Amino acid sequence: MALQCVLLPSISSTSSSSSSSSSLSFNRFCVNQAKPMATMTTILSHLSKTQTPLSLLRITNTSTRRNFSLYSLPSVAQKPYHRNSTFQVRSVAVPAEAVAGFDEMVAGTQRKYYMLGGKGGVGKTSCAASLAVKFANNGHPTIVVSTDPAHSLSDSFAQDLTGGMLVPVEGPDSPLFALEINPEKAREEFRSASQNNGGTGVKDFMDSMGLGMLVEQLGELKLGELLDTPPPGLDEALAISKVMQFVEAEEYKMFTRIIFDTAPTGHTLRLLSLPDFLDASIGKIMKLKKKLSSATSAIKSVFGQEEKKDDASDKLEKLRERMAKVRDLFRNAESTEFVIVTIPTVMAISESSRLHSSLKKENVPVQRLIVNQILPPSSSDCKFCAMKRKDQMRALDMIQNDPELASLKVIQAPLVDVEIRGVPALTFLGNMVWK
Ligand SMILES: Nc1ncnc2c1ncn2[C@@H]1O[C@H](COP(=O)(O)OP(=O)(O)OP(=O)(O)O)[C@@H](O)[C@H]1O
Repeated sequence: MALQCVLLPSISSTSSSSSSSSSLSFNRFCVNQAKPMATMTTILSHLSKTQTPLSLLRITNTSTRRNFSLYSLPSVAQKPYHRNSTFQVRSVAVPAEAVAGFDEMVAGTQRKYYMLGGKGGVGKTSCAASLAVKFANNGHPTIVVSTDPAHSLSDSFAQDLTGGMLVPVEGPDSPLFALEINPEKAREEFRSASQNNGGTGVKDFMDSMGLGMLVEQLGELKLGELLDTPPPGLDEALAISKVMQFVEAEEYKMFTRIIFDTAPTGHTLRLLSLPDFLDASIGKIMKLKKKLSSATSAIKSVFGQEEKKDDASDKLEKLRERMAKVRDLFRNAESTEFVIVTIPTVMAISESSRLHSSLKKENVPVQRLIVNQILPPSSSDCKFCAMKRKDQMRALDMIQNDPELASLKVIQAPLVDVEIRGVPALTFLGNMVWK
């Protein structure tokens, strides 16, 4: 009978009222290769007795070679392994070095904003919602907002969040509120208010004075047009600025973590270039309007007409200010971080690389890259999964060699075998991802 012996770690903890310490020792284990299942059971029972986290081990089992090997040296600060916890068993999928630096994210009571973004469908919402739950479970009153027009935050929390109001989420230790904001509705509200005030008021007036030609010649008074066909990115920027407005109000001061589940990559990039676009176009319009209104007020005073307040201009000016605020928020490294979410495929990683390059150009602070839906090593039992995992590992290697991504903290998030829906599932995911 073939026997192969390995050393397995065990952690023993001692604690007193003032301190606690853990020590690491190794036990010699002989594996009966003819009875791998019995051996696994023995090892599991050893680990549960010695409180050693399963994530310390990679246990591979291929048809040609059965091999139980040490995965990495443990961190002695790990929490004890609980025998009946299925979460612990699944955490085998997460390599021990996949550390997000959550300690740093959770530290401090000053308000921080996290924006999670990436390609459609990679798991932005699940990661954003799990981060929100984790912050709330670690003492931060938290708000999580989706500005993605294709919302899935309601599905993620298994709660209706579509009412345009903050909804309390049941379960976490500290207050957690969630909201899906409808970007198109935000634009509609803005547009109808502007239209009621006559986006082309100056032109109408000039027409009535027989001076419409002048306006047409100037040809750049595209105020109404700007509101009718908004530039790409405006919807989401309006939604974010709306959220900013209310979270800055006194009654929301208590919330120390604000998380945005943003729209897919393209929208985010357009949103970032929007404030400059608006600065340029609104700036031009405002200049023209000023010139025109001084000309028209002279005419008005001659004809004794009362001057109408041009609310459309005010609206545009306010819009410009709000967009500048969103731009500043995105660029403030003290308070904000953009977390890129991706999956281990060549296409998604290439897109993440481009996204990071664009974010860098816009001076948006990025430190972390989540690679979501990584197949666990145990999936090598199935041929299809083994091929898929190999592919995923190749894609992960790409990150190390990508000039845009190599500098980021890479967080590996496993593909889990349950649907991530509701607070318990999000807590489970959050405990694996945000470490
Ligand atoms: N690590 C994971 N393991 C298993 N399922 C996952 C994981 N991450 C996400 N999912 C599932 O994948 C689906 C898409 O996830 P999610 O809605 O979070 O993605 P998204 O990037 O926000 O999508 P969209 O761009 O459409 O808003 C959901 O059904 C979610 O439960």
